[in-house]
Amino acid sequence: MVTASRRLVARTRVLAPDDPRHHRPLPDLLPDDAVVSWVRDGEGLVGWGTAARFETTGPDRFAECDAWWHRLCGRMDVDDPVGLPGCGPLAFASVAFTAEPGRSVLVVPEVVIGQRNGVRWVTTIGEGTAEHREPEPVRHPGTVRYSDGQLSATGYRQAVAEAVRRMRPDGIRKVVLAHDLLATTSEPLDERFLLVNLAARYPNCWTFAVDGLVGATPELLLERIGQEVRSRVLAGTAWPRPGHPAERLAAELMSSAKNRYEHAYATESLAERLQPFCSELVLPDEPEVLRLRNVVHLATNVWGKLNETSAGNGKASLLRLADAVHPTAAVGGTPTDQAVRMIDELEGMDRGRYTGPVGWIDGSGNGEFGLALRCAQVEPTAAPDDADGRGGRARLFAGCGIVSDSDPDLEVAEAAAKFLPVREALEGLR
Ligand SMILES: C=C(O[C@@H]1C=C(C(=O)O)C=C[C@H]1O)C(=O)O
Repeated sequence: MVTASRRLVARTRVLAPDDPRHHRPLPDLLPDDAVVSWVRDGEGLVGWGTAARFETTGPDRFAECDAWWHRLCGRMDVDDPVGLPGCGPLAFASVAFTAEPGRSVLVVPEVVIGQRNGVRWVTTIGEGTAEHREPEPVRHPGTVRYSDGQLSATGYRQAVAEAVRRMRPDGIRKVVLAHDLLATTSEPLDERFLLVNLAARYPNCWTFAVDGLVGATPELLLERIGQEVRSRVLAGTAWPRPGHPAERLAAELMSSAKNRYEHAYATESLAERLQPFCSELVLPDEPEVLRLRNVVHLATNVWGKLNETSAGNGKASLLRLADAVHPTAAVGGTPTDQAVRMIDELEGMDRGRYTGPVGWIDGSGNGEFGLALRCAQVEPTAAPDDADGRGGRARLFAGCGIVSDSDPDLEVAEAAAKFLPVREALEGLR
């Protein structure tokens, strides 16, 4: 699906310190109109309105998104005296986990407000008439009820047990299995309610929203700024539970052989696939521990410099790089193809854009893609069983890396800990 055949103008301006939009938190600036977000530690990008959008499915989804974005940028007039990454032409992207099923979406907002290194700017794409919309107050979704999704917790336990049975040292060594949870709300579900609550409780995660997929991910698949690329690979998780108090989790995780090799698969898969594009690629010898409110993870921060062949804009665009590395063993498994087939067979559900790359790209080749984790697909007014027909619906996702010594009961509990960020945001915790 392609829209916007007319020529577009992208205009960026710095917001002056006396502009009322200068100091307010980015998510607070959003009106309720096709919201998009990518915010971490108060900086990033939010946007609204739709200047153009593109949707596709299938094995060539990354390449098709890339080609559409290049064509659109070629038709844009750009007025950008600011010149920071994320200024000028901008698209938010959310790519499906697998070729089929699942839509991949690029959204070019009408208005973007961004902040980087303390500089705040506004970009309008197209007419710019939506720039000064006063945000309507964020609506409370009322009461929340939960029910099984396409794969219940019991079904998930069975899927994990079956995956463990099928693990072989010379075959599948890791597979990431997930399940879903449905939430229905008594009032319409305002995506901004989730964004504001998630950003408050998970400030060091990337709080994202693209076409109704809303979450706060701690995992960065790939960032490209100029010739440099970065990634934050996560795999290996612990969470507070009886006998495992929060203060001991980090040490436990670092000394857990199971979590260390589960992590190594993920790091190796990213590094192997990124290496051909890089003249330098630096990985620390040991992972570190990333502490979040609900869980702790083993984390490896990767840095690389693109080689001459890949560096030019368009040669190895961020979408092309993401195509090359996705799915890493953080969300797929090892070996990749067998693991993806096992996911399809044992989960038996449609992941949609959960565990796919999500983030933004600009017109100069810069961008950031996280992995869409700790998230939900939101339908603001879809609750089928709400008597007044007013309520909303969210489909939450959570999953875990399964290896030969995984315990199905513990994986169910780990997934429950990973549902918490969106559950608590839905329930209004900040
Ligand atoms: C699949 C998810 O998370 C992934 C799986 C992890 C694990 O199994 O330890 C850790 C972080 C993510 O890479 C999820 O949050 O749904």
